[in-house]
Amino acid sequence: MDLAAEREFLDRVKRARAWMLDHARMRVVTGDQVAGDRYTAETLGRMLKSYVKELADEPDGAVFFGRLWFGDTEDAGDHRGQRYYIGRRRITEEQGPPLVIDWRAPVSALFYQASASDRRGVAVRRRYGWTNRTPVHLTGFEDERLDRGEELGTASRLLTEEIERPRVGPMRDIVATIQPEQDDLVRADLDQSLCVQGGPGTGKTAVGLHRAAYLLYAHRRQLKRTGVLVIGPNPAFLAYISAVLPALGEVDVQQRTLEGLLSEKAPARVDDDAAALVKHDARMAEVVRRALAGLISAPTDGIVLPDGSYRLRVTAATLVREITMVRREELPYGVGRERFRTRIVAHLQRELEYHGESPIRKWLDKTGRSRPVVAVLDACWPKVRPEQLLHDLYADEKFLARAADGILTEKEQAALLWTRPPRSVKSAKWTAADLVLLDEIAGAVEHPDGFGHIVVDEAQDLSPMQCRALARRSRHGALTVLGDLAQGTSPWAAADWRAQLGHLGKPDAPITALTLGFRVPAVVLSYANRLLPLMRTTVPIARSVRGDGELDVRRVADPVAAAVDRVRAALTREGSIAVIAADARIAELGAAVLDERVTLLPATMAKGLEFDHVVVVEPAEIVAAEPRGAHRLYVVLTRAVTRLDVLHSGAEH
Ligand SMILES: Nc1ncnc2c1ncn2[C@@H]1O[C@H](COP(=O)(O)OP(=O)(O)OP(=O)(O)O)[C@@H](O)[C@H]1O
Repeated sequence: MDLAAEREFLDRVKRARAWMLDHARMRVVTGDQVAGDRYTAETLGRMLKSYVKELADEPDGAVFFGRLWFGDTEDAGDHRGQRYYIGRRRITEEQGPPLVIDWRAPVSALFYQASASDRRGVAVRRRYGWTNRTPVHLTGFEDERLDRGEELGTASRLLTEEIERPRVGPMRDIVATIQPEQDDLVRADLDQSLCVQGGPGTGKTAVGLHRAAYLLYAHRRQLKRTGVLVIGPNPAFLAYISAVLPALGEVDVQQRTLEGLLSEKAPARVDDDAAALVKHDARMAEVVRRALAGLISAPTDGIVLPDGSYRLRVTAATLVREITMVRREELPYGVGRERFRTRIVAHLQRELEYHGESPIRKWLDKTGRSRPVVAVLDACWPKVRPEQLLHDLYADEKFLARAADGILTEKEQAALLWTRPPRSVKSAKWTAADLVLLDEIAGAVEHPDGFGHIVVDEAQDLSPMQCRALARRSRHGALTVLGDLAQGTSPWAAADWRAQLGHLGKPDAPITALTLGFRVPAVVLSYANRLLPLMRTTVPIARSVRGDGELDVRRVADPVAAAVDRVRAALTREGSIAVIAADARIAELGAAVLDERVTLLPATMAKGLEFDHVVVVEPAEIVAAEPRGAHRLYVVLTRAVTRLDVLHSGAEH
């Protein structure tokens, strides 16, 4: 089939797509009138409207990117002799089989997975090339005759063009060129937690996002109910990746930073290093547990409840026995309190029955809320407000010691204590670590709502306590954990994945390494990889599929003037540009790089981002700025898609 015939088919697909859009729009109009009650009509209307919006928003053109020919052979199974087009979305005409199949459909897996040595019935795989700018045009195709042993792998011209394309605007999807080892991860089962250790630019983020889209396709009903969450390291990163899932037709995924997930409020204060280290330590979970357990106490008196002409009683000894039994169940604190209440009421009920009465439901509710019962509950198993408890731990040395002795050293406890306690709980200023601890307390009181699936990016940087916040939310769902130990920059960065997975509540999740780099050109990656021996972590070393790219390392007298110069040169070429320097140097560079195509980026904000041309100013300052400075520099150097300039005034580089 030649290009002219392909273009003819393309016109037919476009017509079908236009029909689908018209049809969906019509259903929006009639749906409002047809549906039974108002609620159904509104829900249906909303669903249809968002479907129409998705369809209408899609780039008008690249409606398919691949094609499969199945041979007339047995291993083709049900697909024997069939041909399929594969695209971002299924496209159908009014009748008949679909013209284009969704990339997530089972048969589409073969587009990514079939190889000359393991054809699985596929005779020919075709990839299509499209122009970059909208409206897009079909420019050509590339065939692999797997049945004749032809296989391009990463040598594919279209794959190369795709990964070498300048980065303008937000991150794009990679559906057309997902690699087999990436596809294995994308299509893993819903209940399968995964951990992906991948060097810079190996596609971890891309894999995580495509996995979310795949799971929503394969388990839509279940995940619509339970929800899918993507956690990223900072708002700039989230903004960069935010368009990928909508482009794949998935608009219902929450994409958040962990901080944003845990609290609507931003931290109001910054911890000193010593306090932050203790607060993020896994032992704090035990301190919280002990603090809560310490609130539970034995009653001194029993209960006497006047009820009509009776006085119903529960003795103090019975209450003590009940508390002991409930504690043994190890329920969340708040659930335990309710269980204790139910048990007290059950005793009172028995008392009443002893008098020949049979209480009704309303009596049980009323008794549970009666003053004598609530008084015992409040005294022996008091309600907890996380802010109050944390306030008390930081403000009251003795209370903290009761919870933390034997767990935290005296010095560590001292680091937690407030030097100037706030006047009230309300006026307390919480730090980022406090927000995590408040969540730990809230989670120990009552389990939070979870998600059906959580994708966690840059997971190497999470503290044990942050991990626990995600573990709590994935008790009934799986996790996709993505990261690179070499890019760990937080003071509590993980040194090994198995321990990190333990904190995340998925200790047995398999760990897979991705080592093929798609972002950073080989010259740049091997330059950055020279930092690896300076790090305490060992990771599989990534190599780049990209033979292009430029690296320019220069000693200069005035790095700021040199940066201006390099930016001016960069502006003559296509693509995004970033100037990255130690945070303290950013202000000085501010005036130097005023152009909308240029992003001036503090080193601490670079994680997860990518730019065609990166100018790094004074790398030694980036290393010196923080304890894990070498890791930070590794992140910074590996943001470059095509060109990297390194400007330094020091001696050796
Ligand atoms: N199979 C692929 N085909 C085309 N492009 C790809 C492929 N895999 C990854 N890429 C591209 O490579 C770049 C790096 O991918 P991504 O950001 O997902 O990597 P990462 O492993 O998360 O990197 P880092 O750890 O450095 O942040 C992105 O631009 C992505 O679109």
